[in-house]
Amino acid sequence: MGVEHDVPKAGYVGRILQLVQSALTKRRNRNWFDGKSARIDWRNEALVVYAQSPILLGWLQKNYHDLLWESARMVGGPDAVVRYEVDAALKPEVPVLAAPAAQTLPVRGATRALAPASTPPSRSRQNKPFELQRFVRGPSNELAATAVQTLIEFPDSCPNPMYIHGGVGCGKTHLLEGLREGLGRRQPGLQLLAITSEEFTNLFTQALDTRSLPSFRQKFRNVDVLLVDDVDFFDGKRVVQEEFLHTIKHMLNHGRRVVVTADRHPRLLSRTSDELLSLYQSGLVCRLEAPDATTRLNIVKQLADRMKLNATVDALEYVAERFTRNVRELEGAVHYLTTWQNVNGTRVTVSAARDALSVLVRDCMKIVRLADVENAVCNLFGLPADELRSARRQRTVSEPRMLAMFLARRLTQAAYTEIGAHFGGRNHSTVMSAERKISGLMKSKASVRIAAQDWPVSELIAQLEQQLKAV
Ligand SMILES: Nc1ncnc2c1ncn2[C@@H]1O[C@H](COP(=O)(O)OP(=O)(O)OP(=O)(O)O)[C@@H](O)[C@H]1O
Repeated sequence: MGVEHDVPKAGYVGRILQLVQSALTKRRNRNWFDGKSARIDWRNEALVVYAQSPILLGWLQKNYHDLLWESARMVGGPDAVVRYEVDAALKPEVPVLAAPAAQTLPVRGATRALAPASTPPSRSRQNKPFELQRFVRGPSNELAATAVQTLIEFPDSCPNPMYIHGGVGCGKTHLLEGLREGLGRRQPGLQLLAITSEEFTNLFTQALDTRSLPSFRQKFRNVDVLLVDDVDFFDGKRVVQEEFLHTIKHMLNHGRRVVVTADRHPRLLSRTSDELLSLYQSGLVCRLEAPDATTRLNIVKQLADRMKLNATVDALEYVAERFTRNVRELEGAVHYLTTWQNVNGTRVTVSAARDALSVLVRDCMKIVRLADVENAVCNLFGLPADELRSARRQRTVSEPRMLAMFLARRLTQAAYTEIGAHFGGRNHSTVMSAERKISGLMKSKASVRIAAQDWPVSELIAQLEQQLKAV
């Protein structure tokens, strides 16, 4: 991308917006950056992106950073950077949906009535990407989706805290943002704070640096509902964990709500304090699985409808069959086909879909290496790699080593001898015996111990596989 030398500074925002939106027209939802959910500005040689919550900002950063950065550099020159800031004023106007009857949400030790039924949903709501209406339900996400909906409608019947976990792109942020939007709509006066764990950590560090812990604590502990995305980020960060633990305890003691998301079950956060783990587990823990075949097809149909993709049913079925790991992949495929349709001006048939998507299908085949398996296992068990490769035979080392060998057989192309050599110069029969042993443990529904807790071997394998196969 070349630099545009002729744009006066005052016109930077408009030009960047044009570039971003023209790309989004083809690839993603063009309603982003429309000044309602998110907006952009140009300040001090930087493109500043604003959104209504840190979670949304994190999502924008994850999904659009490259596009924003490229556009900023093209208009503002090669040194342009992108910054992300929260602007609470961006909170969209959300009308109140019909409530069955006045419900109550515990607030500050008392209860506060929910808003009664009034106006129907307006058109302004129809393009909110994370609203719960757009969340396609199926066996893979039913429990979590129902829990979130119930928390909006019948908060008294919901366990507190709520912990939603699942792999990459399975809908955690969607549910959390949908919850925030739904609660805000039902109770406009409710103090809601939605934040990522990284943002919490940054603010905490800043507060330590500037000796302003009391105001930091007041900010978090005075809200009615705290929504925190990606709490796995706290794993291994002892000091901020301690602070978060006290934040949650304080909130629960005062009858306030806490909902968090993470990429794994609390028991797999091996470097998180027992006290915080047991707090997470004291409420409702629910898992989002990768979507099953029927849910994938329903998501593809919904996406096609929304993006005005004119495709045959078997073309849509092809997409749902080929992209199986998470919803983000499905979105990518439908965006791709929509672009193909716009370029070619014809309906997408199954053979066109097969041809057009062949590159994407290839790119989605993630290659797992022995080092990836080693990292994932060491991370989970809190072991250094040289210990895993060592001659030690204690269970705390031998079980993770066997798991690593088993996963290496399942997910990599490596032969028994290569795997044995990688994990401490062992011979091929050791790897074969590890494979047999782990299969046996899975069949007998046995558990292994991680951070003083028992974990069923088959769930552990499923979790690690999901993590290793994620792009
Ligand atoms: N069940 C679903 N129905 C419709 N859209 C979905 C569903 N699940 C996920 N999505 C969409 O898939 C995309 C990825 O979802 P999301 O960002 O919520 O994933 P995530 O679990 O938070 O991933 P990560 O761990 O990478 O942050 C989003 O655009 C979201 O709207």
